[in-house]
Parts: sequence; structure tokens; C-alpha cells
Amino acid sequence: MKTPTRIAVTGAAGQIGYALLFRIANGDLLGPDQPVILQLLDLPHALGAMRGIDMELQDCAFPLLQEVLVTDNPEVAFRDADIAILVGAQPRSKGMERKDLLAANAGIFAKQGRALNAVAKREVKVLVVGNPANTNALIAMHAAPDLDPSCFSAMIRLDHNRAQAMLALHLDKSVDSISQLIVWGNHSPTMYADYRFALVDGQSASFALRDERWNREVFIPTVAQRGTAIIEARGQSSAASAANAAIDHVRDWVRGSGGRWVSMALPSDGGYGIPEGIFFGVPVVCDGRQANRIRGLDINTFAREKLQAAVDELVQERDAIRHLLD
Ligand SMILES: NC(=O)c1ccc[n+]([C@@H]2O[C@H](COP(=O)([O-])OP(=O)(O)OC[C@H]3O[C@@H](n4cnc5c(N)ncnc54)[C@H](O)[C@@H]3O)[C@@H](O)[C@H]2O)c1
Ligand SMILES: O=C(O)C[C@H](O)C(=O)O
Repeated sequence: MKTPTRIAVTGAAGQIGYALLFRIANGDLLGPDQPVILQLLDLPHALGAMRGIDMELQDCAFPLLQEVLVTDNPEVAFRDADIAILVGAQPRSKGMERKDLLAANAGIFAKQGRALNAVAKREVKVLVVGNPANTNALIAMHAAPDLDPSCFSAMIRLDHNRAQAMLALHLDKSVDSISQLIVWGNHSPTMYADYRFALVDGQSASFALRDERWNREVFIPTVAQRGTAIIEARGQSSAASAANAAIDHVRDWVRGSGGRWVSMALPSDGGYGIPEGIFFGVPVVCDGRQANRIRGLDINTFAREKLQAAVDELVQERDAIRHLLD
């Protein structure tokens, strides 16, 4: 029997939590032979709801689920965690942009970063989902100086999956026939869904994608505004697709992406002229140990403008919470 992997999930009593936990316990994250221990964190008022989820998890009789721990204390939730999925935060409602959540949610990530620093495994893999995800990840990383920056990431995978599905629909192809897509930048309306390097069935897709008007006026804005469209339609922000993207992100990071390009928001190392430190969506291939950036892609004038808009926004967000970075 393998040693169980300890997975901390924050915001466990929320709607993404409910769509995420059962899939992790079922083996969708780490595979059919990897036992897991779930360490669930939410606020004190949600302890009852988490106990109910614990009962339901038990009632599923998942063979891989070794233990469930329920707490309102981050230092308990993150103790010896191998993986931490930070979902707990306020979601936006109609009329808000994700950056409007900065003031509401920033403090959460400073506190949780300190707790990760104190008690998590030194090689913990942290995924920030709570919005604004990129800047919350920056806050958590700064609050955890004893952890390597490569432990931290923020989620842009939902946008990547949205772009892939939309392109497949446009080309009347299956989703898995499409590869080498990228979503650059911030998980916000400035994100840049980029299919310039995309392959369809392993062949360059450029012949099929010559319609620059469709790219600029339909594809890029539709991907960028998909979260808003879902809030408008559902009255609540996306949950099942967000949980699914969190599983895809962490699964590929831990188990490898099988040579496929995936988009992850990582602390910039200065590549592509992106200022160091800010969390920026980039293309990576995961080898089962780490995420390796795809380097040297051509950045033309339009792409440079799009990247710069995301940089400007992330620098503004960083400046708004600078007091949390000291
Ligand atoms: N990055 C993405 O692609 C993406 C996609 C969808 C949603 N989100 C974000 O994920 C977050 C959660 O969304 P949701 O729909 O599950 O919201 P939700 O309101 O249903 O659940 C959030 C949960 O977090 C808990 N929480 C709040 N503060 C906490 C804290 N300090 N510690 C622990 N738990 C805390 C709440 O009590 C609640 O149970 C939101 O910020 C939302 O905007 C991100
Ligand atoms: O848009 C939101 O606020 C929720 C989430 O980030 C999404 O992209 O669906």
C-alpha cells in the first residue's frame, strides 16, 4: 500500500469544494492506486456543513480515502500537506470584476501563506483558485518565505479548457485533437487565449484559423468573458468546471502532462519580458516533478500588446496589496 497523499482543500464547504472533494476521493486527481487523506478548511460557521460533507464522503465508501479531517484552523489543515488547493474566498456576483474581490480576499491568502510556511511539507504543491487568483497566489507566496517559489501556482486552466473546447467547436473537431494552445496572463478579462501555435491532429492549425477577425472579435473576448456569461446565466459563478480545471491542473503538475502543453500561472522568472514575481499564465509541460516553461515562442506586435495589458493589470493589483508583501 502506498503512503497516502495529504491534500488540503480550503473553502471546502463552498460550491467548488462540493464539486471537487468527491472526485479527489475517487482517484481522479492522483490515480486509482494512490490513497489520499483530505484535510478540509473552512470558516467556523461552516464546520457543520463540512461535517455533513465528511459523512457523505464516508457514505461513498471510496477505497482510496484513508481519512478526512475537518477544521477551521489553517495550521491544522496544512500540516504535512503534500498538496494544497486554496479555494476558500468570496466569489464575485453580477456586476463585479474579479479584481473587485482583492480587498475582500487578500487577507485570507496572507494568513494561509504563513500557515503553509509553518506546517506544510517543504515540497508542497499549492494551487490558488480563489479570486483574484494570480495576485492571491503572489500574496501567499510572499507570506511563505521558507517555501520555494516553485511550490506556488494559480489557476488559468479553466480558461485553457474553455479555449480548447471553443476552438474544437469552431473547427468541428474533437477536443483532444487540439494541442499547443496557450492562455497567457491574468485570470481576468485581460487574459490572452492564443492559438497561433495550435496543432489539430498534430498538424499546424494555421490554415484553418486564418480568420483574424474571428480571433480578435469572437474567440479571445468570448474566452475572457466566459466566467461572466456563466454568472449571468446561472446566477452563481462556475463551480463544477472550476473544480474540474483544478483537478486537471494539479493532476498534470503531479503526474505529468504527457508532453502536452498546458497553461499554468507561475511566478514570472522574467521570460517573455514579464516582470519577475507576478503570477502570469504561461505554457508549460509538466514532467511529473515540475512544470517546465515553453520558451522562445515568437511574440508578435499583437501578442505583445495583449501580454502588456495583463502585465499592467497584474502590476496594478500587486501595487494595491503591496502592504501585504513586506
Ligand atoms: N480561478 C478560477 O478559475 C476560478 C473559477 C471559479 C471560481 N473561482 C473562485 O473560487 C472562489 C470560491 O468559489 P465558490 O464558488 O466555491 O464560492 P463559495 O462562496 O460557494 O465558497 C467559498 C467557501 O470559502 C469559504 N471561506 C471564505 N473565507 C475563508 C477562509 N478564510 N478560510 C477558509 N474558507 C473560507 C466560505 O465559507 C465558503 O464555504 C471564489 O473566489 C471564486 O471567485 C475561481
Ligand atoms: O468569473 C468568475 O468570477 C468566476 C471564475 O473566475 C470563472 O472564470 O468562472
